Amino acid sequence: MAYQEETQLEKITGTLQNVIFASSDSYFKILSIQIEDSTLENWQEPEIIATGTFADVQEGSMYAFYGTVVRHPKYGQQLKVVRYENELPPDEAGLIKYFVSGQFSGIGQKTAEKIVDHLGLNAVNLILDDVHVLDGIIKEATSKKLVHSLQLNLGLERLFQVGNRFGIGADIAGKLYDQYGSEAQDILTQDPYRLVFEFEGIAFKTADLIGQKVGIDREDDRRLQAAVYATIMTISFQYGHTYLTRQQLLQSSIQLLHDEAVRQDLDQAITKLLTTHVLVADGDKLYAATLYEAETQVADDLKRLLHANQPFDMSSEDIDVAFMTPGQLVLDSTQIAAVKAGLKAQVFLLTGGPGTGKTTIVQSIVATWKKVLQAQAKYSDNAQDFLKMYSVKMASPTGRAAKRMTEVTGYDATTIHRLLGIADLGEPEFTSDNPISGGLLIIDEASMLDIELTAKLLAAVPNGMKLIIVGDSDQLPSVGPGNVLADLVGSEKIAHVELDTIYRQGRGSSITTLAQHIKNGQLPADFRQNQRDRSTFMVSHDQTDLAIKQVLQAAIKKGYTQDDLQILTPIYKTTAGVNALNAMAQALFNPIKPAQKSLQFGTTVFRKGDKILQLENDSERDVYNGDMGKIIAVQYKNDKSNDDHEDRIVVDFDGKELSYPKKNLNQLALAYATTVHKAQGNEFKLVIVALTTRFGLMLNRNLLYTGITRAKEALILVGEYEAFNRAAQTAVPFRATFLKNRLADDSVNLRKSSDDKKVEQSVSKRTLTFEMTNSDIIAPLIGLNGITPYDFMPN
Ligand SMILES: Nc1ncnc2c1ncn2[C@@H]1O[C@H](COP(=O)(O)OP(=O)(O)OP(=O)(O)O)[C@@H](O)[C@H]1O
Repeated sequence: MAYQEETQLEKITGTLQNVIFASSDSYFKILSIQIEDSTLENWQEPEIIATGTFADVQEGSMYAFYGTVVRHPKYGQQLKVVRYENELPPDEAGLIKYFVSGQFSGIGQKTAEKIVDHLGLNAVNLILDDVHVLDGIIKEATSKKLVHSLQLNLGLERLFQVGNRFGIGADIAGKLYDQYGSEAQDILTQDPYRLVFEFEGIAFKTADLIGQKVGIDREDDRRLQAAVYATIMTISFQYGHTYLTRQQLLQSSIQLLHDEAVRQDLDQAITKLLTTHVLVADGDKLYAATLYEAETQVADDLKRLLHANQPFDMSSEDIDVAFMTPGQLVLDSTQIAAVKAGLKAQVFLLTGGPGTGKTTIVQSIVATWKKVLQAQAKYSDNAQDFLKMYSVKMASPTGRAAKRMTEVTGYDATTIHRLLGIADLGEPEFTSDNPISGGLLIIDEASMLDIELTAKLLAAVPNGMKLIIVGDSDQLPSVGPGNVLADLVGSEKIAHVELDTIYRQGRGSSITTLAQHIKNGQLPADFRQNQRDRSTFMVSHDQTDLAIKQVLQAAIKKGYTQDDLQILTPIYKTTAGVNALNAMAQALFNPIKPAQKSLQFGTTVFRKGDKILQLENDSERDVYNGDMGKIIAVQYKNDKSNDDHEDRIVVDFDGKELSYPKKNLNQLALAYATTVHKAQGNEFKLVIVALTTRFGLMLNRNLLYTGITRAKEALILVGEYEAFNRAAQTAVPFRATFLKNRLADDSVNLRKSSDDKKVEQSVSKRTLTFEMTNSDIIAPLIGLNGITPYDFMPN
């Protein structure tokens, strides 16, 4: 299947004299070329300027450039390059010279001669096709380096050329090359639909355009299967469903192709995907295999943990004796029941709104657990080992939530990614075969758990390890597919206590009352009346940004910092969206100073002092989607202090300094304003929530509830009353998931764990004596005093 050759392109062969400009966030370059030979007719000059997308081209090397001559208004005529090739030397002497030119480290005259002797004039292509042609000719380490450099110089070049023809940008071509190496070009031109299944970054529409260009049939099975797969993945991730019915999948796939005529063929494509286990059918439910595995695995693992032998059979009496209460608090009967149930059950769910005492109960459970352990340890041969074996682990889906957990409880908490040792895109280090260790695992912010992360988490929990899942089921469900927390609660198979009495007093208490109303689907009658810790500014959509500006100006005057304050809004676009509000808040919190360094990415300009949001998980550097930091330096590539030699910014994430070269700035955004989704797991002293009816389908109860409960001390609501009211009355969209039913099904698929021996080793039950004091429990940190929204309202 050949793709169309471009016709009528000029060809210029010449030596690259000099790279005049190289973009740091793309492969765009401007080159000056000394012409050796060309198809140009009226060109008298010895040189020409060439612009386009180039890999790591070498000054002094020969290339053939194909393109069209265009007139630049300022610089005159230049070649706009469509593709280019590294012009390899035509004889052996030239080829040897090429190898020793300094582009390939470790290759001297002798090695170069050996290579050319053995492989001849076609050496470069042979090496690129199969690294092993160099086996026995040169040292393995040298050959590795050589292949790497050749691939960088030539392989990527070839892919750029091909990608160019299909509208594939250099970044995606680079990623394709990283994933498929020298095969990338063949895959792109012969089987582009394969990329829909395997490669992140090429959507079905792009693959389909390539498919059409290379002449793949409309009814081709590969095309139809890719369409079905793209449909189920897109819908699952957009709406949070874990499955679709066959009819829904078929209908949506037809819509994607805009082609009713292929209905029959699409139906067959579904059947084939089922046969090859890309899709899985469970009754009339069709799943992407990964989601099916995740959902069934979560159910199986929960049943396994529920049925596993308990290391301690703590009696009610033991618990009563050991019971620890944080500080001087008197727990209510539901709270006491929660502590007891949490200690008795193998898996326990603790839910409740803000200020109902979830953290208090976790503290009480952990302290009591530790007290029991300490007493038991005395009877063990090795008390240290014993305590370690039953240690407490705490984790949360986001870095900020983990940090807050540590601050509030005094115990070390981490992200779930870190707990499981998940490196980017990689498999977890801790799995069913290599489970995590410890006696008690507490997971906070469980509303954010999607089905895939939950599956990975539960797989790594060994039999006998106690699991406590804490969350607020009225918050937004996870970004990824699944409705885990709600399904666990709904299954009624797991011990569960819902805390419903609000204890938070003073600042933030009217916010928790408001949250309670919203949870019940109503705004309170006093919604528009300003409270000590809450105010409303009801304005039209078009006035929303100005109203927020006034609030910000007053807040800054009152001494609020950008860390204290967070603007939340549902979407990115419109004048009341994240992008516009960020630009406005940046100008207020961090106004531009004369001659200040800055780096621009897209429409965002980053400056020292800016509040920053991390948009991707980067486990290697321990920074996660949703983490917030501050830019502490903007450095240009020639700055002395910049050892990256690329323009970069340095961000401080709570004491951890990370560098971002310009090409990685897509991982960051300004964070003065964020979506409510991105703020999940975070809390701020003062939160401004903007809602207007323009946000249409985004308006729902869980979104509003999640937004306002991010506020610890004060809340300002800006926008249209109708939007707030509609949000309060609108239930969160339905998610099609089957976890609840799987849990309700009593058939058990138990996995034996090597950790069962832990149970055998557990000490026998005896009456305990305790030596821990209440000072082992760290009181929750209470927020700062002396601030109300009135303080910064315009007079
Ligand atoms: N039984 C109680 N009597 C008095 N105060 C209580 C009681 N239970 C909890 N509190 C207090 O109420 C406040 C909120 O409790 P806690 O932080 O445990 O709630 P939470 O559910 O974790 O809240 P959030 O989800 O907002 O963090 C704390 O100051 C806590 O000390």
